Amino acid sequence: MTALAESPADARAARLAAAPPAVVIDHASKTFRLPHVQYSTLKERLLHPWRSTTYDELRALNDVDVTIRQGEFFGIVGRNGSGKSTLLKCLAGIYRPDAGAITVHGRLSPFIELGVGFNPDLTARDNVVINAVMMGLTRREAAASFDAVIAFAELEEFVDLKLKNYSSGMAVRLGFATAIQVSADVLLVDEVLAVGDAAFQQKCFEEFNRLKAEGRTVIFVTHDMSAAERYCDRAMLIERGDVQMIGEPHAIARAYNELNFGRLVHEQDETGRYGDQKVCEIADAWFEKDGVRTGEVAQHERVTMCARIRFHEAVVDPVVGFSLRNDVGHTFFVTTSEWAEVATGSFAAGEELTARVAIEAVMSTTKYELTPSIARVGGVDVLDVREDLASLYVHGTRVTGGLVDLPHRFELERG
Ligand SMILES: Nc1ncnc2c1ncn2[C@@H]1O[C@H](COP(=O)(O)OP(=O)(O)OP(=O)(O)O)[C@@H](O)[C@H]1O
Repeated sequence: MTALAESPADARAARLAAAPPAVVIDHASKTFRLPHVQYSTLKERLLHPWRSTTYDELRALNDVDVTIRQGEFFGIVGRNGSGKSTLLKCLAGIYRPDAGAITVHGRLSPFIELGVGFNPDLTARDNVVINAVMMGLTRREAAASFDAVIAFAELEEFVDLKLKNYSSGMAVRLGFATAIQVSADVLLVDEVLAVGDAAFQQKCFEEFNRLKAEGRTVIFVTHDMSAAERYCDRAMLIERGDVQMIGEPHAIARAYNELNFGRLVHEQDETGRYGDQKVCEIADAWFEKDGVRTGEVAQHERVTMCARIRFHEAVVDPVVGFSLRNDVGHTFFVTTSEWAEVATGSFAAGEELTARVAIEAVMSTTKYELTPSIARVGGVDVLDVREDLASLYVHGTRVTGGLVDLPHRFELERG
């Protein structure tokens, strides 16, 4: 009997499942109290000592319960205000949960938000050294790692500039570079990809690969679903402080996109269907990535539009078409087998045909709908059209405001 070979991903999953816990979040909740009356000065408070302050309670985290294993790359995703940063701050010990408990095993290095741990009135040099010492490095170790931090952040020219004069992108680079140089067991990373240019993002990706290879535990907050899918072993989706789902990153990315954009691959919607489907019908349409059905793709990845057609009568060389439209209803790409000069062939009743068109996802980051169609040669006798039968969410880290992100080259010539 031959043993079934285990894939590297399965082997990693099995290793992680057996690893000891790195972080245990045990039914943690956090509520903020928001006062109705705000005293802006002490005088005001003294003048109105009898005025009682009432509070609204905001449940930022509600009974979060998860164990993250040593060596796990764990993603936290959720919409704005869902509680991600509050959870990271609880993990870092900046906030104390008001119910439940959080246990972190080993040394923790937080890269949480601009300014945490940094003093704006000190130079980058002083901030990096002080931060490293606070993280447990000796002064000598801190000084020794300083050059590496500055080189990673590419801020060699700005080491003696006070932090308050840094741009937000520069400060993020410095913060991230400082956080990763401490050989921490658990690294907390909040939205490093949202700020910073493409070159810095690439560097972060390389760093994530290194951290993964070294078996570090990383807890990673992001809005970038392609990064979550690429790096995370598991992810958690939170919405208004509640954990909606913990699981495999593709499923989490899909659930996140559904939260943002509504159902991605929706139920068959009979409105927007044309043709009488007597000769043939479009049975299904979907998107594929690497031969697997998908509802999302990263910008510039290859994705394939697919449709399956079922024939009820004989027909010769029917024309298959696909059109893609964006979230505001602009059709921006249409193709047919006729334009592509592809003869589809002869079909008898009972046969099926699957048509595929591969494209590069150069579109801007939003949701797209696919309308497949089938017609007789010449395209006038429409046999079946099903509008918006499949959906695709294109995600990326760059929002340009353009409809497409065409590959291009910048050239400058002075004078
Ligand atoms: N210090 C605070 N005092 C009062 N309310 C707060 C405080 N910090 C966060 N909140 C509230 O708690 C909720 C969760 O905020 P949090 O910053 O954790 O969300 P987030 O998921 O990180 O959002 P984003 O994606 O916008 O960064 C929000 O409604 C926010 O207004």
